[in-house]
Amino acid sequence: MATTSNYTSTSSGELCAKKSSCRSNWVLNREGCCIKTAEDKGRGVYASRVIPPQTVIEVSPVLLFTRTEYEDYGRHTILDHYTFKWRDGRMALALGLGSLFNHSSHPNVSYTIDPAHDCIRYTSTRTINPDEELCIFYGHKLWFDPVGTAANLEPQVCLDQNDQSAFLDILAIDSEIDEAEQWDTKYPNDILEGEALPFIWKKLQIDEEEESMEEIRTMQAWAVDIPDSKYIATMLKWLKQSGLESDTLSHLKRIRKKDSISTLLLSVSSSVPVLPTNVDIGDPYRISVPCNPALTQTSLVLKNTLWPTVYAPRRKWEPEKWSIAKVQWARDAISHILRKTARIMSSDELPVVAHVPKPFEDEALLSRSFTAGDTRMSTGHPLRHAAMNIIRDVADWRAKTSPPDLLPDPLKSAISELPSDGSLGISDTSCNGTNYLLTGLTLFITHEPCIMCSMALLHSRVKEVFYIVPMPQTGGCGGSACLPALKGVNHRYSIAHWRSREGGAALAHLDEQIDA
Ligand SMILES: C[S@@+](CC[C@H](N)C(=O)[O-])C[C@H]1O[C@@H](n2cnc3c(N)ncnc32)[C@H](O)[C@@H]1O
Repeated sequence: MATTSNYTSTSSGELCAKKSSCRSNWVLNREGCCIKTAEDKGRGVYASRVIPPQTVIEVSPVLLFTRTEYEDYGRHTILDHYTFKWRDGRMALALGLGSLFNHSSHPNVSYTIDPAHDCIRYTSTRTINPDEELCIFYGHKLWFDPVGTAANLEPQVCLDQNDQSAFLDILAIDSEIDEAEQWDTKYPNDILEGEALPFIWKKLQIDEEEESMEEIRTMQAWAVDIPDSKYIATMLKWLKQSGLESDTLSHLKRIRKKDSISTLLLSVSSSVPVLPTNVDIGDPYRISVPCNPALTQTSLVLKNTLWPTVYAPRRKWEPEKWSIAKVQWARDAISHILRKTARIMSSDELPVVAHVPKPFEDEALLSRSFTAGDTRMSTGHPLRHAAMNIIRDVADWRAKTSPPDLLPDPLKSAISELPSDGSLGISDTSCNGTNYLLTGLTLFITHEPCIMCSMALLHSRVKEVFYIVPMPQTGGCGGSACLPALKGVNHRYSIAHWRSREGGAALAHLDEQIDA
């Protein structure tokens, strides 16, 4: 077998032997593609002549396997390297050149599924030069070590909104998301972590490490000494029945033993707890106890000097594990805001789009999704940022439509005051407390929200915020400030930066000085 630089000919490309490029009479399709082999990634599809952007390079029919057929006969064979999930859950094997496109994180080919004709259409996303390899994007969870993402495959990004090539990049992003979906959904419950995730969690620099005595936040609680340990069990039983127990003290141990005296932590009530009369114990007194569990060993030691505290290194606001299916849910949302942004590019509005999808885990929290754009220009109102608009839209709808038992606790009582006709004729007073809450929901937004929006999101109790374009000068999620990491705030949300290819940033280009 002859070798030309890294490439040798293959069985199908046998005719290419001793040649470094494909000659027109050996090409395998009408766009002049041929197959070559690279030592480190096997066969691949290569151009033999210039291919202009947006050219349909190949239409491959697919062979479809039912799920059971695939599980029984396909999954543990070589087929697993070539198949992907079809829209209806069957597994698909592309025929023709379709199965031979290698992977690149900077693909020059996108593909779309055509379920009506059981085929896949492959399209160039930019100009492809002779001898260049044609690559698609397999997704973020690869089963091999990728090689050969050539520098010359970098997408050509244009920040000029009028230039169509910027739009082409966006199409590439869109299909990146669709393609990744196809490959990544084979095993939807697999957990993705670190580099495999298409986004990066922002680490909140939180003051609550509380690693010096001065930093430890304390509150006043009632306690009582129990000199004789035989009364401990009786008192614990009494406490359970007394109604004094509350979540506020759940991070603290109930009993402290110091020298020979046991002390029972009673409550944080403002009035003195009334103790049973049949036990021989002292009077309740107030002491300072830590407000929060210990997040580190250092803070545990310090907090234990005040009161025995629970060690809970995982913070409440730290992100959960993300399965492939959940990542796909997020990709859909990102894809959605990019599409919307492309649509508003021709209008006068700023290209900022926010989206709150139905929650991945618990659709009962919100049974439909919402999308809002920035309307500062059209309304002439300086506060109509996309994030502010969406908070208003979601919360209004939620307050109006959700049965109280599906609402998060803070909403339940307020909602009961709403008019029963379901109209939006909610009075200002009844709105207060109901129509700003996004409790448990995720916001996807093209740009890092500004300081005002980041604070509004904090008030809204949003669960997490994903943005594509960082705003270093005006952003409130780590750009110029990080609102959820501020000292003393009563809610924190997780923040993630979506690792989009450059096209997303180009599409949503905004002057750095502008508040998004
Ligand atoms: C759909 S096939 C592509 C055609 C394949 N190269 C062949 O020779 O049949 C997928 C397989 O190609 C290889 N592959 C694809 N892209 C690659 C890359 N960027 N680096 C290394 N191997 C790659 C991997 O072995 C993967 O399992």
